[in-house]
Amino acid sequence: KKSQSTKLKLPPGPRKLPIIGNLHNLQGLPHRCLQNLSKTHGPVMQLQFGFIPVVIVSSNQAAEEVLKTHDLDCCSRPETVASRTISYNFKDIGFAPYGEEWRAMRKLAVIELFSLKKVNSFRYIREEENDMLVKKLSEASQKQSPVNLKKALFTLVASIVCRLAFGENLHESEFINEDGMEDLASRSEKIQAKFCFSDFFPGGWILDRITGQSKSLNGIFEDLDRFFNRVLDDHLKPGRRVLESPDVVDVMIDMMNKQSQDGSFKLTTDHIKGVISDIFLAGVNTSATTILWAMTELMRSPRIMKKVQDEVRTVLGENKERITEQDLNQLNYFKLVIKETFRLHPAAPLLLPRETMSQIKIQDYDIPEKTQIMINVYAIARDPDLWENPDEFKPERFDDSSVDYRGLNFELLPFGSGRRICPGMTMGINMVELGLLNLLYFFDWGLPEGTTMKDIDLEEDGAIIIGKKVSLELVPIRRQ
Ligand code: HEM
Repeated sequence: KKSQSTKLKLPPGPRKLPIIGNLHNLQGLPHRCLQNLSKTHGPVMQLQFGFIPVVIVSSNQAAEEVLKTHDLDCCSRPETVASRTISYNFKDIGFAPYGEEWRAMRKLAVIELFSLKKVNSFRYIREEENDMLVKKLSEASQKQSPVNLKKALFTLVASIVCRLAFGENLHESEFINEDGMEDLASRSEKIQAKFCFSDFFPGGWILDRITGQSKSLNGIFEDLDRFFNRVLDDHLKPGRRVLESPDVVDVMIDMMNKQSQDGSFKLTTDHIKGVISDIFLAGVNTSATTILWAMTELMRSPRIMKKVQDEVRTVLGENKERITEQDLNQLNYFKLVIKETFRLHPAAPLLLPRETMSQIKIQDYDIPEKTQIMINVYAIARDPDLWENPDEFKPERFDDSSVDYRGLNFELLPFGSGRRICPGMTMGINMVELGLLNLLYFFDWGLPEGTTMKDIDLEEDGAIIIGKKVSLELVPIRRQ
């Protein structure tokens, strides 16, 4: 291997240790630690995690080369024990390697499951769930009691996603409630974060057995699988009444029943569970976390909070009883606040890892086949060469700027770009916009007694999806 790689011009990187490679360099949250390393080794840097070569990209130009010029060569996903488990052996969209099955599933998602038409047809669910949150916050306002905003926003998004994807109303469901949902989401997160020796070292499965890693991974997965089975059984019950707008599981079951026998791709119940699992992992925490970060930054900056609330209340008028998604069309500064939140706090700061399917060149370096590529969109969005005072929350930086976050501008990529771009982007943006608008229109926000603005920190936590470590406790004050 070594003699082959000496002929190639490989990217620079920190010194590797025998066997573990650069695993010892990963201390703290990976996106931050890789951002620091790239300051020394450059925007295209190679590390070795155990025996696995990984290239980290931290500039917009290099990201464009990966995600645009070489999109097809780089759009597979590396296989890990955890991703194989949680995706039902890669029967999903997010972790499946590139191939016919992934293409069929992705097409299904984009055209049927998360299409604009589908997202629009479920507008009433988003509006109803937001109304419910406003009601709860109004009650807290009357009592002047603080609210755990992390929990409240998680419940909001989880309720929307559950109704839309599984037809399950969290407030009335017989088999899952809000706490159960939170528990399941944290379990899925835990599976993703599982370190398995076999991902990095040949024969590592022996260590996984000895250390109990395999057992604990399977234990968490069994709980998730039990829930997914209940969702499926519920949908397969004879005589089930499908509502006017069938949910994601209804659509997939219908397709499974109608598919012809001769096609090469067969939709199975494992595919349905794989997609449910994706929705769990990718759909809930991402949107809830983004709204929480927006509120955190606004609380830390009273000038911006006032400016955005003035806009929202002037444009929408004083006496609205209910916010609808049409109200979003008229707001300008509000949208800049969201854009700035996506810049400073991308929910998946390293996107999902990709894997090269052939040898390519990035910034004149040779990247061999089967190399993992991680795009550090967090580092790019804070690159001082691209952004003035990059760590400052300043929505005005986007005044008169055409830079957007939908995958065409490589300096701002919270949803990724190219063939693997987030297929739930429209749904995610809608949930974030409507959620934040309700919080800003109906309420002023105060701090609990004994705390000051300085107590609001920006500490992060998580595995692939990075959120705010400590919740935000605020007192809602309902506007009369
Ligand atoms: C604010 C909300 C959201 C953010 C910031 C977000 C972000 C992302 C990112 C960064 C990726 C990886 C893209 C890449 O590898 O290049 C991704 C993939 C994905 N997201 Fe989202 N997402 C959000 C909401 C959603 C929602 C609501 C759903 C579905 C209900 C969803 C479903 C998916 C799926 C299935 C993938 C895998 C795509 C593939 O590998 O082909 N996401 N998302």
